[in-house]
Amino acid sequence: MAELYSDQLKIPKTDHTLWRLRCSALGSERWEYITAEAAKSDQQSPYEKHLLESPGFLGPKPLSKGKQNTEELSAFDAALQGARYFSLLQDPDSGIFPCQYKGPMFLTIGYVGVLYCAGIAVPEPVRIELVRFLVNSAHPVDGGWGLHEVDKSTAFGTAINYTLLRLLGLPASHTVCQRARRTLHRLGGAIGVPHWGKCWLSILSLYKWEGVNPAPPELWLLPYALPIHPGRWWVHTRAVYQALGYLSAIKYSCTLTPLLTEIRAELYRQDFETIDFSKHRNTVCNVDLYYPHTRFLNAANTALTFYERYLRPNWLLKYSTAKTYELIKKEIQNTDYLCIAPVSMAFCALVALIEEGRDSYQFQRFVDGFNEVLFMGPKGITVMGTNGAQTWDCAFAIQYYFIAGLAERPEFKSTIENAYKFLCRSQFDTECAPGSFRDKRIGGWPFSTKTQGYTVSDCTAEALKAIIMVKNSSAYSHIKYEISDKRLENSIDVLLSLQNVDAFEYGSFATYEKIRATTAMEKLNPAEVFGNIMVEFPYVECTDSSILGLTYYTKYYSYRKQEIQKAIEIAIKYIKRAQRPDGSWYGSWGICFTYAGMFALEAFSTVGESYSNSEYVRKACGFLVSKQRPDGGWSESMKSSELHSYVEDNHSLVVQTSWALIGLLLAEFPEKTVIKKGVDFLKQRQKANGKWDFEAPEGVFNHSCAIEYASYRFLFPIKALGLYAMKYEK
Ligand SMILES: CC(C)=CCC[C@@H](C)[C@H]1CC[C@@]2(C)C3=C(CC[C@]12C)[C@@]1(C)CC[C@H](O)C(C)(C)[C@@H]1CC3
Repeated sequence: MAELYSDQLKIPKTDHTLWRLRCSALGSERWEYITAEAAKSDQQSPYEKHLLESPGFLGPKPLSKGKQNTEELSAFDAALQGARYFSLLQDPDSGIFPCQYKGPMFLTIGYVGVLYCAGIAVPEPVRIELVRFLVNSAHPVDGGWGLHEVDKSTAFGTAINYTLLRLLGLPASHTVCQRARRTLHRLGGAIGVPHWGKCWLSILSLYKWEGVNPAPPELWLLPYALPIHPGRWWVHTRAVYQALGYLSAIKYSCTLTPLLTEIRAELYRQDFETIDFSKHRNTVCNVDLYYPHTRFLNAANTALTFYERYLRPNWLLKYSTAKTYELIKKEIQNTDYLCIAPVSMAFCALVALIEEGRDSYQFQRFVDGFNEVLFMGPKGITVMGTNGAQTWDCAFAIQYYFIAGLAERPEFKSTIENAYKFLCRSQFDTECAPGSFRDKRIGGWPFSTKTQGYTVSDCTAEALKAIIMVKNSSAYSHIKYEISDKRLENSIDVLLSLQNVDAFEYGSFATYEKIRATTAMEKLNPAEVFGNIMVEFPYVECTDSSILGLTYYTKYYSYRKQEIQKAIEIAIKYIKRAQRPDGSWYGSWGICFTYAGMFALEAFSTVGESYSNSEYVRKACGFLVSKQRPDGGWSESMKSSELHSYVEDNHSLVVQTSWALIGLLLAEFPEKTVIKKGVDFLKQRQKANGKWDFEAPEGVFNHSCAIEYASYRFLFPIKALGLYAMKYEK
C-alpha cells in the first residue's frame, strides 16, 4: 500500500495488531481493541490480517512461479486459487465473510454527532482511527470530501466531515482542517449543504432549524389511502424522515459548547450571528446538487413552512411527535436497535436520548449498537452503509463455488457448510410489530443480518437458491435437513408477495416491498443529493435475481408451481420491456449497465433464452461486447450511474470484466476469442496467492453514491473463470 496521507502527516495511529473482530452466530461484526497482554493468547486470524492489510498474511501457497498469475494457468486453477484465498476470509464460527462495507461519507456524523449530543466521549482507539479514516479519505487535491469516498469535494461532504474532525479533537489550525476549510469556503460555506446536512448541523447547533425545509410528522396522521402517506414511501426514506420529522418538529439542538462556537465561526463565509437562516432553506451548493427541487416541492415547502410557523396548534405537534415516537419504538423493536441502516439509526438514537434520557436502557442499547456499524480497515475506522453484507455475500459464495465446480471439493467443505448454516440461521421467523407499516417477513432473508430485520427481494431469492444447491448436493446430505422444505415454501410465499402485480410496473420486483405509491412521488424528493428515494421503484437486478431463485426452486419442488411459472413469465416480460434500444439495462445497485447486463442475461439463461434463440439476448451481448477494451477487460465508470448513459473509465477493472464475462458466458455468446481475452485479463490481474486487489467501488445507490462491495472482487471472478472452465476447459 502506498504511504497513507495520515502517515505522511504523522497523525496518531493505534496498534493494528491489537484489533480483533468478534462475529456472532447471527452475523454481527464488532471490532474490539484488546490489550497487548490479551493479544498474547488471542492471535489475529488470517481474515483479520487481510482486512487490516497486515504484513503477516500471505494467503494460500502460489500455484505459479511469478508474482502474478499468467495466461498459462488454466481458468479453473485461477478460480480455485481465488477460492482458496477467499475461503480464508470467512469467519469459521459464524460462516460470514466480514468486510468493510464503506463508501458513503455522510454516515459517521451520525455516530459521533449522537455521542456528542449525549456528552459521551468516543472511545480513544475508535477516535484515533476515525480521525485517520477522515484524513485518508480527504480529496488528494483540495482536501475536501464528497458524498462518497471517490466523489469530488462537495459542501455536504466537506462541512460534515470537517465538523467531525473538529468534534474528534483535531484543531482548526491543523493542515487537514485548514485545507478542508479553504475548500468549504470556496464551495460557498456550510450554508449550501443539502437537506440532511442542514439537519445534522442544526442538531449540533451549527445551523438553525428555521433554514431547514419541513419534514412534518403530521404526515403520519393522514389517511393511508393518500399516495403521500409516509407508510407508502421507500423504507429508507420513510425511516429517515420518521425520526427527522420528530427532531425537526421539536427543533432539537444540542447545548452550545465552546467548541461548537468555534466551529460555527469556521463553517461559514460570514459571521454566524449575521446569517438569516430562514432565507437559506433552498440554498444548495451547485456542486452538490443531483436532484433539484421541483416547483411542486418548493410550493409544498413554502406552504408547510407557513403552517409550521403560524398555524400549527401545539396539541397537534405534541400528538404527532408522540405518534412518531410510537412508530420509532416499533422500528427499534423490529430491528433490535439496529434500525434499517445507520442514517436512521442515528436519528432514532437521538430521539431515544431525548425521550428516555442518556442513562436509559434504550439509549445505552443504541450506544452499544453503534459498534455493529463501525468497521475497522487499513485506512482507519468508519461507519458502514449497513451493518454488513453478510447474507448477500454468503449466498453468492455458495452459488459461485458450485457453479465453478469447487463446492464439493473437500478443501471447501467447511466454507460451504458454514455459509449455508449461516443462511439457515438468518431466515426470518418472526413478524414485525403490528402497525409498523411492514409486510409479512417470515420466510424472507435480509441483505445483512436477521437482526436488522428487513426482507429484500433479491437477497431472499439468492439465499434460497444457494440453500437449494447445498440441500441437493450429495456431498452435503448430512446437513440437508438444517432447513425444512416448509421454510423454503415460506420464502416462496414472501418472494411471490413482493412481485408488483397490482397497479405499478407489472411483473417487476422492487427492493424491500411492493411499490406502494406512484413513482411520480419522486417529484417531492427533498434530499437534493439522491435520486429515486421517495418510493420503491422497479429494479431489473431485483427482478432478475427473483427469477433465478424462482426458476431454481421449480426445478426441485412443486409448491405453488403454476403461480411461480406465471410470476417468472411476467417478470421476464418486464425485463424485456426495460431493455433499452441499444440492448442495455440501467443498473441501480452496481455500476451500472455492465452489472445489470449480467443479471439480465443470467435470468434469460434460466428460462432457456440464449444467443441462438433470443433477439433480446443477442442485443444485450452486442452491447457488452461493444464495450470491451483492447486489453480484454471492461471498465465502466460511476458516472454511468449518475448520467444514465454508459461512460467508460480509464482502467479495465476485474469486477466489471467478470460481470461482462458472466453475462456473455451464460448467454452462450459464440465467439470464444472475445471471452478468452477477458479471462486472460482476469488471470493477469490475480496475484499468485489468488488475491485480486481492490480497484474501484463496485456498487452504487440512489444514482449518486458509490459503495464498496469488498467480496465482489473474489466472488465474480471465481464465477466467471469457473463458467469459462466448465465450457472450454472440460
Ligand atoms: C439514502 C439513504 C437512506 C442512504 C443510506 C444507505 C442505504 C439507503 C443503502 C446502503 C446499502 C444499500 C445500497 C443496499 C440496498 C438498498 C440501499 C442501501 C441500504 C440493497 C438492499 C437494494 C437491493 C440491491 O440489489 C442490493 C441487495 C444489492 C442492495 C444492498 C445494499
